[in-house]
Amino acid sequence: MQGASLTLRDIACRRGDNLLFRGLSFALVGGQALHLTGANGIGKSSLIRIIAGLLPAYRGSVEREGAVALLDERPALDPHLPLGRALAFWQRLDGPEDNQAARLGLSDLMDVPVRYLSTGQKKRAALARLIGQRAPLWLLDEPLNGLDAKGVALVETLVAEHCRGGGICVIASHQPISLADVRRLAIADHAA
Ligand SMILES: Nc1ncnc2c1ncn2[C@@H]1O[C@H](COP(=O)(O)OP(=O)(O)OP(=O)(O)O)[C@@H](O)[C@H]1O
Repeated sequence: MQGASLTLRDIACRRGDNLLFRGLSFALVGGQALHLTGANGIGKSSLIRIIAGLLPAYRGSVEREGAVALLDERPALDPHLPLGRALAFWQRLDGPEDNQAARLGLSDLMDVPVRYLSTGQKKRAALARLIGQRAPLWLLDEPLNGLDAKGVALVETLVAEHCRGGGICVIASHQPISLADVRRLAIADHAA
């Protein structure tokens, strides 16, 4: 994960007719995590999508070094396949990296169709895919939604481990997340 970096300069975001925020800049290098905070509708998901390259910024630039893995509310897992086969599809593309399914509490769910998984189980499955990608830059949009207390603690541990390994993590969440040395950015401070 050497050389991972993420730099945003003077980003403005417009959705429809509304300018949501402007003048937003930050720089992260390997080992750092940033928590994007703010109320519903402030623009956290929009910023994550701008960083991922899925939404053009209205103004400003995003520079990324290193591959990106995005976790949001849409797990990219075929709802009709049993979980094991849905994850195997990605392992064929991402490589046979250990996706830590057992640690994520997924071992007994491998024969269950993805569409039957509970909200928290789907989130855990999406985390397995994220880990399997081995991308240095993690973009996590509301990663704690639907998780129980153990699941929340596990995400905190996974993020800490990812950063210790030289990765970068940007977390959009209106929930508190307990991480040592996490930087915080309140999008409201940049509201247009
Ligand atoms: N395609 C779109 N066209 C117009 N407006 C949009 C579009 N997508 C999102 N918005 C608006 O942009 C604003 C920011 O949405 P966004 O999802 O980024 O907020 P958020 O901070 O992630 O909210 P939440 O905490 O509820 O997930 C909202 O007012 C939303 O209605």
